[in-house]
Amino acid sequence: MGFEDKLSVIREDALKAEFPKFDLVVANIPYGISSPLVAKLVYGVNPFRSATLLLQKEFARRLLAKPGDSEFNRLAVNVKLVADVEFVMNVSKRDFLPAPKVDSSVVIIRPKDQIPDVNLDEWWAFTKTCFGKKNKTLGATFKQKKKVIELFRLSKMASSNGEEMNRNQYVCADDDGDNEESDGEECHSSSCTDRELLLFKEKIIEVLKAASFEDKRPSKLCNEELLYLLSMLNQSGIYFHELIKPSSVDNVAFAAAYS
Ligand SMILES: C[S@@+](CC[C@H](N)C(=O)[O-])C[C@H]1O[C@@H](n2cnc3c(N)ncnc32)[C@H](O)[C@@H]1O
Repeated sequence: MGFEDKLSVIREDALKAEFPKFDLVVANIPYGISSPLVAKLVYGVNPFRSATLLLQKEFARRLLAKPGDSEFNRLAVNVKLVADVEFVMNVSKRDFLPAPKVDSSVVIIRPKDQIPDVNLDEWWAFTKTCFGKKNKTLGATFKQKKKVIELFRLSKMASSNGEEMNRNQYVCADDDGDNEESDGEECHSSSCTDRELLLFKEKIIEVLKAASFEDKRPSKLCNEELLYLLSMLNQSGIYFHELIKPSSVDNVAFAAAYS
């Protein structure tokens, strides 16, 4: 009694609701929205202190995973960029009545005081490329014909400050070999030649080699190494996102990508 003015209940979808200012989160969340909800919290506008969450055990292990662990993935990398995650305890399914099918863990997520000075759109697009096949070497990932063409287009757009270009200008040739040059690439566009693509691919490989990343696998790299590689690529004019805007933590694109 007497606490009515101190409590307001918001009955909305947690992924869609605009959160009011908050300091602490303590929640037994629906496990099905763990990824987008964690992303919404850590990349949201609220500078909160901590979030104590009950999560499905496997999801908690992925959040807590370190480079080299089999569970290490893009989610862990992106969350670690902006927050620290601490394991608190496991909770057995037998501790619930009725017992659910899965075990759980409690973790505490604390936003970092300082986050690296990196463009977040660029970072998310970069980690998406690297962790698309997290156990492939970076050399193999970045030499893929479609990836080279995609990065060539994005880099051109980024360096011309987001100047609109027709996405269909760069078309990857069929793999029938008939129309391919020695590099196996063809670009059906008046503004993109095979030679340009070849030079661009060589530039990517040069950066990977110079920084000794060609034979490395993303699943074994820490955030500092990934940030270093991204800055080296960017310095060479290789970009992963078409519009290079100033960094901003007020960004729901990441949450959307995980929903
Ligand atoms: C794991 S239960 C926890 C219930 C209660 N907080 C507890 O600890 O016993 C998760 C609750 O979140 C609700 N829920 C599911 N999806 C949601 C969403 N998108 N936004 C907000 N709540 C949601 C479910 O209806 C369910 O009541």
